[in-house]
Amino acid sequence: MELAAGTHLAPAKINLALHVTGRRPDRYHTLSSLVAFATVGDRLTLEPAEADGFALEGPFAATLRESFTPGAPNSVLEALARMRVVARRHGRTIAPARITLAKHLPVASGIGGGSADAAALVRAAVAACPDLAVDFREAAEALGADVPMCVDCRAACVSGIGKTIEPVGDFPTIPAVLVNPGVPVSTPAVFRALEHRDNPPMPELPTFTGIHDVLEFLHATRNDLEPPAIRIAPTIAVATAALRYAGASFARMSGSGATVFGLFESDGAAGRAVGAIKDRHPGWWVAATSLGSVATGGSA
Ligand SMILES: C[C@](O)(CO)[C@H](O)COP(=O)(O)OP(=O)(O)OC[C@H]1O[C@@H](n2ccc(N)nc2=O)[C@H](O)[C@@H]1O
Ligand SMILES: Nc1ncnc2c1ncn2[C@@H]1O[C@H](COP(=O)(O)OP(=O)(O)OP(=O)(O)O)[C@@H](O)[C@H]1O
Repeated sequence: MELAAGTHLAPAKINLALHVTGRRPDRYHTLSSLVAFATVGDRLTLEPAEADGFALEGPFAATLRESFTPGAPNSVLEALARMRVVARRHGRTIAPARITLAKHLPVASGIGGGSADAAALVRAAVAACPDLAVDFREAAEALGADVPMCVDCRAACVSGIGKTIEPVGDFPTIPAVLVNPGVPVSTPAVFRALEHRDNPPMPELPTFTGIHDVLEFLHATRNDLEPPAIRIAPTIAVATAALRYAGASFARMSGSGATVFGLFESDGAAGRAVGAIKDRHPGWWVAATSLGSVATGGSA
C-alpha cells in the first residue's frame, strides 16, 4: 500500500487550559486540558518513490536539524516505522515514500510540532488503509502524549496523560495570535519544576455559543505549567504581556511553553496585533490564526 500522496497540514495544538491533576507511578502526569487546533502548522508532503527519502525545509528546518540527538529520530520517521510494523502485522507493506517536512512551527515550543507531524503521517496511513485505522491509531499512542489528539485536530477535552479525548462539538472558531519569543523550553524540565502536582481538574465544560462563553470558562481555569515555565524562561511573561497590550481579550501560555496565545474579537484585531508585536519584537515568531477544529484533508 502507498501512503496517501499529497500535502498534509500538521496544525499547531494549543492547550487553552491545562490543569495538572496528579502523577502516576510511571512518573507521567495526569492532566485535565481543553485543546484546540490552529490553522497554522507544518506541512508534510508525501510522494511515491523507489526508496524512502526525507527532506526538511521551511523557516525552522535548521533549528529542528540542530535539535536532533542520536537515538531520537524525527517524529515523522518514528511514526512511519511504527505504521510499518502495524501494516506488517496484517500482511501488508507500506511502499517507499519521499517525505518532505516543511517546518513552519517553532521547535520545542508547547504547540505540539513534533506530535502534529507524526499525526499527519498517521492520518496518511489511515487514509491509505482505512480498515487498519483502529490499529494505526492505537500505535500512535506510543509516539507521545500529544499525538492521539493531533490525529483528529478537533477541539477536545483531554484527560489521563493526554490520551482520553472527548471532542467538544460546539467549540466556536476564535481569531487568535500565537507568539513565540524564541526560547526553546524542554517539556520534561517544566514538569520537573512544577511545585504542586495534585491540582483540581478544570470545571465542567459549559455549552459554548461563542467567544464570550469560552472567555468566561478560561477565566475559571489555569495552565499549571505556566509558573514553572516562566521561572525557566522569564520572557514568556513578556510575550503574554505583549499580547494583552496589543488588545488580546485573553492571553496564556500553551502546553509547556514557550509559545503563548492571545484570543481576539475579530480577525482584523488579530492582524493589527501581529503588526504591533512584530514592530516591537522583530526577533519573535508571531502568527495570526484562528483556533477551533481544523479539517485536515490531504491535497494531491
Ligand atoms: C504538556 C503537553 O504538551 C500538554 O498537551 C503534553 O502533555 C506533552 O506531550 P508530549 O510532548 O507529546 O509529551 P511526551 O513526548 O509524551 O513526554 C515528554 C515528557 O514530558 C513529561 N510528561 C509528558 C506528558 C505527561 N502527561 N506527563 C509528563 O510528565 C515526561 O517527563 C515525558 O518524558
Ligand atoms: N518533526 C519534529 N518537529 C519538532 N520536533 C521534533 C520533531 N521530531 C523530533 N522532534 C524533537 O522533539 C522535541 C520537542 O519538539 P516539539 O516541537 O514537538 O515540542 P513541543 O512543541 O514542546 O511539543 P509539546 O507541546 O507536545 O510538548 C525537540 O527537541 C525535537 O528535537
